[in-house]
Amino acid sequence: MKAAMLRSVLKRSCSTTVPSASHVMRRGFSSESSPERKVAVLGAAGGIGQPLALLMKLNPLVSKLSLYDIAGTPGVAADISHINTRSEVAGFMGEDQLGQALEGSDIVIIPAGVPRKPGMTRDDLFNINAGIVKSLCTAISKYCPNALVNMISNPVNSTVPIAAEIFKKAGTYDEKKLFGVTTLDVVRAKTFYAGKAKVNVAGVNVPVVGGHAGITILPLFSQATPRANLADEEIKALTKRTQDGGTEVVEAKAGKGSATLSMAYAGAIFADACLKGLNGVPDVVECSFVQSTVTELPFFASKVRLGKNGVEEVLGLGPLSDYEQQGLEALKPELKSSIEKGIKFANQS
Ligand SMILES: NC(=O)C1=CN([C@@H]2O[C@H](COP(=O)(O)OP(=O)(O)OC[C@H]3O[C@@H](n4cnc5c(N)ncnc54)[C@H](O)[C@@H]3O)[C@@H](O)[C@H]2O)C=CC1
Ligand SMILES: O=C([O-])CC(=O)C(=O)O
Repeated sequence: MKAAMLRSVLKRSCSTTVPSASHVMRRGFSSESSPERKVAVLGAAGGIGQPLALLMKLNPLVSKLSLYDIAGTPGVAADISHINTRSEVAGFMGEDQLGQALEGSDIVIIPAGVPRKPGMTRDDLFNINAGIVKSLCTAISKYCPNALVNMISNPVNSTVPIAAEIFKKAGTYDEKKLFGVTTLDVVRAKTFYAGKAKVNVAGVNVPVVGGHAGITILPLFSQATPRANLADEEIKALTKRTQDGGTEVVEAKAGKGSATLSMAYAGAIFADACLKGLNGVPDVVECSFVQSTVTELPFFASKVRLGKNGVEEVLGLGPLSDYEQQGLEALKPELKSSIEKGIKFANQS
């Protein structure tokens, strides 16, 4: 799988600028035209980590791929390192190798932590994952304080505020460089909308705003393109399915974890957008859960323009339908309390 195939994979879902195949080949495989970029994946031996590491190995914008986990990384790294693409792969295992894994990273992607089982909410993961995220972010502030951080570990509505507080305490916080990865919500909204509207999914765009849990996930189908005349009941059903997408997978996996493959795809799309932004590609826009003034809440997911320093601009919500406006008001109390829970944890422990 070389650049042309990767490009077609990325083009299917990405709302970002997608260069031509020859451009990707030039930018991706020539170290003269494409800058050196180190990407670290923390939790790289896990259900998301492994396919995500594979997809990052296929990304020609990556020159070094650093795979870290508390167990299992030597095997994953050896396996992936045989793939004949640009990046050099190194595996790191255990806390004493975390510094080496992180040093020099441009982007750190974090899918470390426990996943849900049926009957659990994402918030039920807080007790274990908050501590994991805290220790990983403490190391990031020490070893690669300028890296863009792509937070996948749940509950994202709390883990992103935890990361922000840890970075603040270390004096390294830059709000432009911290992202909660909500791309899977966008991927799902696009897929479900295309199915209902009977349009080609490759051309669909749907912004998803708010947060990443239940009703805090707010897809804006009134802004979906191409436009389709869906009935109110159909929009409600699409909204509910997008909000419950994670639970749909958790139940189907029946105790064997949550979304891993679609999440790896979404994580790779988002990291690719960050890399393009760092490399100066113009008009790279993705939805992400970031520090925000779009609402009164300190963190909020909306469209974000990515640039050489991370967030270049947090874009507004645009016109909302009455239904979306109600959804926005309804999500605020839950999102606020999840954000506050994260901030409190980081400052207590
Ligand atoms: N943001 C999103 O849209 C999504 C987030 N998730 C979340 O991603 C997380 C990971 O999910 P899976 O990969 O399915 O779980 P998994 O259990 O398959 O893998 C997690 C990996 O993290 C590793 N790990 C645990 N503690 C660590 C530490 N201190 N440092 C480094 N690695 C550590 C484990 O060894 C394991 O390999 C979960 O919290 C899940 O809820 C899952 C799907 C979508
Ligand atoms: O539902 C979960 O626990 C995992 C997740 O965040 C998702 O699939 O959106």
